[in-house]
Amino acid sequence: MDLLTVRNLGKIYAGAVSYEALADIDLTVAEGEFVGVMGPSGSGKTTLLNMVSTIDKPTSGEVRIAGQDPYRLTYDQLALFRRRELGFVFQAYNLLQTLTVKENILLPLVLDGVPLGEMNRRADEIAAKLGISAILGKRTYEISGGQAQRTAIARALVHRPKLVLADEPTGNLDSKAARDVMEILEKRNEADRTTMLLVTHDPAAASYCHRVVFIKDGRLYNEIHCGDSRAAFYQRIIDLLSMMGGTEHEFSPVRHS
Ligand SMILES: Nc1ncnc2c1ncn2[C@@H]1O[C@H](COP(=O)(O)OP(=O)(O)OP(=O)(O)O)[C@@H](O)[C@H]1O
Repeated sequence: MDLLTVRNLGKIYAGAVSYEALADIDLTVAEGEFVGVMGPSGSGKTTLLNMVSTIDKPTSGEVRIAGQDPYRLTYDQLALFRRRELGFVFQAYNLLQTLTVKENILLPLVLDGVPLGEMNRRADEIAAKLGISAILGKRTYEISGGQAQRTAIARALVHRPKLVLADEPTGNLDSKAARDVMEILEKRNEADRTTMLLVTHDPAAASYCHRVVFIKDGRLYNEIHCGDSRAAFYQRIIDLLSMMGGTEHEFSPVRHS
């Protein structure tokens, strides 16, 4: 079953000079699929993610998630839809500094009125899966970047969303922490069949995906599927990126040794 369908999507940013950031984007993501989005800087990756996550409105076209068009929902329905069906992981973590790690993880459940016992059970369970049980009582300024990203992932997954949207989730991390984060996402995708859409510059991170779509100048350029070998997939990703003509720096701010 398809979990996400994007049809004919376009985005024009209005301004003194209007700018067409996306045009004619068609994309279908099956339930349980792990899809990467890559492309040169400024090609429209974050714009696409923002349209899917309902952070910003498309100028044209349609988005459907789990059979629903989020742009046809009322303000209140949309808030509920985002809270229940979507999980967000961003490079900047967006954790609340005044709260502990556990309180940050619990936020989506608090907002949804889940009973206290159930909240604690779910927070403990997801923290154990992500290896952050020992830091649940810490404030977020007392933890490392990798721990902060795990906390953000725990918060994105604790309410068991149908679709997780991640924008450069490894962007601020060293290669070991980046690998850990990708392994965590891969494991959650495999174990819970959570559908994931991941924007990344990093070929090593993208190689964890089942499929990578490439965007250039706001349009879909190509897509490749992971075969049996992740190492071979990684090489094909690099080859495609260099075919697209970006510099190494543009595509790969994170180096993996
Ligand atoms: N709010 C905005 N108003 C006007 N133009 C914008 C706005 N947001 C993005 N753009 C432009 O739209 C294009 C696509 O931006 P977007 O952030 O989606 O690219 P990206 O592929 O995610 O880039 P990067 O890899 O550098 O993060 C860029 O040329 C950008 O300058």
